[in-house]
Amino acid sequence: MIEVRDLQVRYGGRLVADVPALDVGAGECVAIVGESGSGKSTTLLSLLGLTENAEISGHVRVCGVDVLSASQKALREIRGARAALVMQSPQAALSPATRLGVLLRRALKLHGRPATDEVMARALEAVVLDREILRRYPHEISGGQAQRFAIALAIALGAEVILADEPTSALDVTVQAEVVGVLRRLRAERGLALLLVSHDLALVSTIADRVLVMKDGAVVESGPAAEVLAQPSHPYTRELLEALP
Ligand SMILES: Nc1ncnc2c1ncn2[C@@H]1O[C@H](COP(=O)(O)OP(=O)(O)OP(=O)(O)O)[C@@H](O)[C@H]1O
Repeated sequence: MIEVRDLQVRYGGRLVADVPALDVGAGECVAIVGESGSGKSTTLLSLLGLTENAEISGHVRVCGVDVLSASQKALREIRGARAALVMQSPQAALSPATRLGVLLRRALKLHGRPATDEVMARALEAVVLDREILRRYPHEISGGQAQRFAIALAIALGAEVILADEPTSALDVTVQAEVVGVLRRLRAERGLALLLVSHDLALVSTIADRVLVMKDGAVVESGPAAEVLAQPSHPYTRELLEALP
């Protein structure tokens, strides 16, 4: 679903992300961890061609599309529909004066998907949200509900890949667990590929199969999550683990 080789992203000549290899298959979850400014978000955004003003080189394939050479039209076709981005505070991206039901229907139409009650009901069911939420405005829902709604939107649009940037860091611990539970179930039941950016190693240990540790734009360590987190080989990973509460 995601295949990255020798990806380098520069802003104004400065190398901010250097990722030799990153693969996420159907039903897998890979997490990119590292402190603030290490290049995690830049890596994620570059996979959908969303890094403005950046100089990018390497090979990136997402859902079979060669992202770095694709036309804007081809990118628009995978973005949102086949590969969905879930951000830290999705409420900010939702139009404040539009009820969620209208928003969901519009998104489905925009992507040429059937905007039926059944499609919407199934997507909400998958993220354990009551249908009643469709009557609400974005400011009338909680952070956890907004996050689950963003995931429901991705599912209704038929997403095969979810790219999530700190999807639970704005949420309290119990709500975090709910959102993580939803993501885990979607992986298992629908074979969704999940690329997660997080500074939260406790979260990563509960969901990721593999981990990439980034520092100052470079991947300093990568491997199966259980191994990297149990026996980190790089001092920086050990530091991150020691910083856990
Ligand atoms: N549009 C941009 N123009 C110039 N520099 C940028 C731009 N976006 C990011 N950077 C720089 O790239 C580097 C990596 O930033 P990035 O946001 O990818 O890090 P991060 O690990 O995701 O951090 P955080 O966890 O704080 O989001 C930083 O030094 C940042 O200042």
